[in-house]
Amino acid sequence: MFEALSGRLSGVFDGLAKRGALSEADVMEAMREVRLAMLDADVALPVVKDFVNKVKERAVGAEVLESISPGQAVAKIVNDALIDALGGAGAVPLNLNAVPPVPILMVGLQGSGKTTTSGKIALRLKTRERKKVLLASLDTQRPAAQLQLAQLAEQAGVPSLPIVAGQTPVEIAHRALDTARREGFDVVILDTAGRLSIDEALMEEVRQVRAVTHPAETLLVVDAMTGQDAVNTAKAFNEAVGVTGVVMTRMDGDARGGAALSMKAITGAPIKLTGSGEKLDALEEFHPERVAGRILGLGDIAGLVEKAADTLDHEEGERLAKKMMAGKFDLDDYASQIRQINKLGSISGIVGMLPGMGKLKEALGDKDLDTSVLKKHLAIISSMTKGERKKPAIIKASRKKRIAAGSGTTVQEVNKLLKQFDMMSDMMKRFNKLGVKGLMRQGMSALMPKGMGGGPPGGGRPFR
Ligand SMILES: Nc1nc2c(ncn2[C@@H]2O[C@H](COP(=O)(O)OP(=O)(O)OP(=O)(O)O)[C@@H](O)[C@H]2O)c(=O)[nH]1
Repeated sequence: MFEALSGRLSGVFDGLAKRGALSEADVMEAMREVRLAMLDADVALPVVKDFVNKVKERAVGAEVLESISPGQAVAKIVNDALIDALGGAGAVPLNLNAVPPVPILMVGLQGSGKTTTSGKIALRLKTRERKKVLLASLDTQRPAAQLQLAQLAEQAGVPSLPIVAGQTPVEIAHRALDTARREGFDVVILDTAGRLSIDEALMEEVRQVRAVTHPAETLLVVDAMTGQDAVNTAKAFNEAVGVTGVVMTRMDGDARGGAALSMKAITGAPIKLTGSGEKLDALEEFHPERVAGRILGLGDIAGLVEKAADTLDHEEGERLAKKMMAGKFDLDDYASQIRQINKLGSISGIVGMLPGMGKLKEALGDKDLDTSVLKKHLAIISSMTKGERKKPAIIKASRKKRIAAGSGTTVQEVNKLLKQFDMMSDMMKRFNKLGVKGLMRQGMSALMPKGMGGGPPGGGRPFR
């Protein structure tokens, strides 16, 4: 999701970061591009207008334009505005604050994923919150829907209300609550009937069920792939019956993301959960700040820092950082760094969390930098002599063959490692010359040898 928007916004901020100084006209031009990118991503026009105006207002002041790295400062303003548009910082949890059994009413159009989502929520509450959940289908329009929910309940390992033919939705709702009270359930999920489009009969049915069940949550399920239709549906539902939260399904199939970005502003209802697949565990909490980070190619720095704090050896990290700063980093240090990285788990996972890391990988000519490559690097380094590890330049062709044989790799792989290490050393030398301030001004691209392309958006530094 958001791939296209993310690609275009990263491009805009790359451009800003490379400039160093920024004028008001530069910001205006960038905002024109942001506006087009958002419209192409199918974000509702009033939302785009409001978004761009807010960013412009905050970004053209002297405080931003004359700051040490205006590109980053503007990117931060955009990041904050994206978080706002997506609903504000932090996930909005399901409200289960009521006397049990707590009713959750599921509403939405036919085929939006309502029944599947009911099963997903039941499984989540059961496994994560140890709640005793009862699933009940109120869909009397389509008898097969009641069977479908019963099957999903079985998959989730959660009981479902026995099907009794001929009852109205209100009667089923009463029976569900009575059963839940009698049998000590914590939560009852009531899955209502869908319709092909919004009609008064559907809304009336939902109102009646609501009146007799007083749900703690009325969750509207919408299909992200329907774009602005999902937003219009949500607006209509909210006005007619009142919605406490939105579950957006099929996020896995929607590359544009316009519905998610328009939902809060247009309907006032927060997105609480998202579905990203047909399986019952494909349900996630919606964290606006994480989604904004992904849209801007900033990765999930907060998540990475949390993980690193738990796993890394800080003294070793500091020792390596000092050697790097002093330009004395050698292959032994590189090996130690690989061991630290390995502790963090999968490399692709880490790379996904790092801002602009994709570009650095490209610049290093290693698109498939992964754990197996790093393991090979470790094997190659340990086949070298101490002298070679301190000063790789002394390694001759005949030694490369022996090192390759000793590490079970090829001469090409040894050469590639040496070339990458050279490049890293070169980047460190540039960094030492530039200093932190210089780097902030010029961005990551200043570290790369000529012709190696630009750095990540916002100069590659997390700005939160
Ligand atoms: N890819 C993907 N498919 C989903 C997701 N959520 C639901 N589906 C699929 O969408 C189809 C329709 O889902 P249902 O749960 O039956 O939809 P519904 O809203 O209950 O439909 P009615 O009962 O007819 O009102 C099913 O094939 C689901 O497996 C999702 O997040 N991603």
